[in-house]
This record gives sequence, structure tokens and C-alpha cells, in this order.
Amino acid sequence: MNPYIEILRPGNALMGAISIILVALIDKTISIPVILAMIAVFFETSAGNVINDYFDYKIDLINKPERPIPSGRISLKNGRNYGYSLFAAGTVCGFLISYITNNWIPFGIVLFADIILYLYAYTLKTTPLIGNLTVGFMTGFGFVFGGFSINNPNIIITSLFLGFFAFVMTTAREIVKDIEDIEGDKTDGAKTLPILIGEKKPAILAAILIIIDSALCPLLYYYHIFGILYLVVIAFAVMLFIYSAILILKSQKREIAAKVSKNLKIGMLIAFVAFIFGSLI
Ligand SMILES: CC(C)=CCC/C(C)=C/CC/C(C)=C/CC/C(C)=C/COC[C@H](O)COP(=O)(O)O
Ligand SMILES: CC(C)=CCC/C(C)=C/CC/C(C)=C/CC/C(C)=C/COP(=O)(O)OP(=O)(O)O
Ligand SMILES: [Mg+2]
Repeated sequence: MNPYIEILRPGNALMGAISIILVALIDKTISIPVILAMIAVFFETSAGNVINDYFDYKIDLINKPERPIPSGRISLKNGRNYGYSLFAAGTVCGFLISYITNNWIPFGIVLFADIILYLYAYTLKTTPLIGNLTVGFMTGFGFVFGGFSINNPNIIITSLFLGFFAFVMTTAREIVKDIEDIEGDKTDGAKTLPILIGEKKPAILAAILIIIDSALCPLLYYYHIFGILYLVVIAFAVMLFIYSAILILKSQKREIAAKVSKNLKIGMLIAFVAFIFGSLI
């Protein structure tokens, strides 16, 4: 794959863009602001990933040497400038949404995302739990950004609901990823939770977050945000989430953490499908 595409982590960027569609599906609208919001989140998620790899150069030489920057396929300078360009493109999209809708909250949200995603990569990532909460919050905030871009009060409230679930599950996955990356993070002096208090307690915290999200997700049906098909499909995601929670409680070995991280990502994708089916029936 072209390194300038690979470094975007296009799968994640697409997931971020799809989170906007999921909100728009509930409102059953597709508009220029919605399309611009999808593009904005794609660019902001991509920018966050690129600037993250720029600052993670030393860690990734150990943890992920095959990535574009540590492998030398993209120079540090080009990686930095590429990240800045993506932030600029996302910001322009945010400005256009606000200009079209005459509502300056979306533009404000994108400017906030520019700052937070840069700060995460530059420093927040190495602070215990704050880094995990930052990524979780920004992931959930993508849904809220979609709600404000549609600018319908009912949808804004629903987007907050969806954002909460994304926030909790992504935070849990970030903690699991820190357990997986503990060796590389140690070389960079990162103060992640597993480095500070060992792997067991972070594993318990991640499992609690996963179980909370899984226990509360039927509320999206109970409050009529999604129809009955949502319940049928989300059941498969919940089974995978619960299985992941049990796995990480039983063992915090790197390969188990990697497997749990992958399972949680798959569960998130199944949750996306549940949201889509739940919006239709
Ligand atoms: C129980 C329930 C309803 C859960 C909902 C979970 C849900 C829908 C989560 C949404 C996640 C989302 C919108 C992700 C978008 C982009 C993304 C993957 C953001 C976080 O990525 C950061 C991560 O560290 C990237 O690492 P990797 O995936 O290993 O490249
Ligand atoms: C609210 C708006 C306008 C956009 C939201 C944009 C979204 C969805 C952001 C989600 C959070 C995100 C993509 C963060 C990027 C930084 C990142 C890749 C975090 C994980 O990096 P590390 O902790 O270094 O782990 P790895 O690099 O090993 O994956
Ligand atoms: Mg990184």
C-alpha cells in the first residue's frame, strides 16, 4: 500500500467518517453539511493518526517498525507536514459546515479536535489514563460533531448517547493497547497505566468499562433510538465484548492483549452494523 495512504490508517478514518453516517441515518437526512462532516472526520482522524506516528517515531521503531515513518518510507519532516495538511483540510471542512448552516459550533469542534489530537500525540499520550480518555473522548466526540453538523436538537441528544458508548468502549480498548505496547512505551519513558501500576489493575478497569458498555447498550432500543434489529445484531457484539473482557482478566500477556484489542475493534464494527440495521427497522 502507498505509505501516504497506509499512514492515515484508512480503516480507522473510514470508521470515523461512518460514525457521521450513523447519526445521519437516525435523522434520515443526507445533506451537504453531513457530507462535509464525514470528510472533516476522515481528515481529522487521519491527521491524528499521522501526527501520532510522527511523535511516536522512537516507540514505533520497537513496537511497530513496519510503519511508514520508522521504516523510512516517509521521512519525519514529510510526515509532520502531511499531518499539518490533513488538519488544515479538516478545519476548512469544519468552517464550510458552519458557514452553510450559520452555526459556528461545528467549526469550533474541529478547531478543538485539531488542538486535542495534536496535544495527544505530543504529550497527553504519555500521561497515565489521560491519554486513553483523550482518544476515547475524541472518538465519541465524532458522533457529537455529526449531531451538531445536522443541527437538529433531537439528533444532538442522540449523538451524545452514541458518543458515550463509543467513548467508553474506545477508552477500554486504549487501556488494552497500552498493556500490549508496554515494552515499547517503557523505552520512551511513557507513563502509561500498565507501566505505573502493572498490567492487572488496568486489565480490570478495561473489563469493567467493557461490561458497563455492554450492559447499558440495550438502552438504545429501550429509548426507541433503534428498532428491534439493533438488539439482534448488537447481541453478537456484546458476546464478543464480554469474551474479550474475560480474556484480558485471565491474562495480560502481550499476545492476549493484541487479540483482545482486535476483538474489540471487530465488536465495534458489529456495533456499527447494529446501528445501521437499528436505524432501518
Ligand atoms: C456497546 C456499544 C454500543 C459500543 C459502541 C462502540 C462503538 C460504536 C465505537 C465506535 C468507534 C469509532 C467511531 C472508531 C472510529 C475511529 C477509531 C478507530 C478511533 C480510535 O482509534 C484509536 C486507536 O488507538 C487506533 O489504533 P488501531 O485501531 O490499533 O490502529
Ligand atoms: C470531533 C472531530 C471533528 C473528529 C474526531 C476524530 C476522531 C474520530 C478521533 C478519534 C481518536 C483518534 C483517531 C486518535 C488518533 C491518535 C491515535 C492513533 C491514537 C492511538 O495511538 P497510540 O496510542 O500511539 O497507539 P498506536 O499508535 O500503537 O495505535
Ligand atoms: Mg502511536
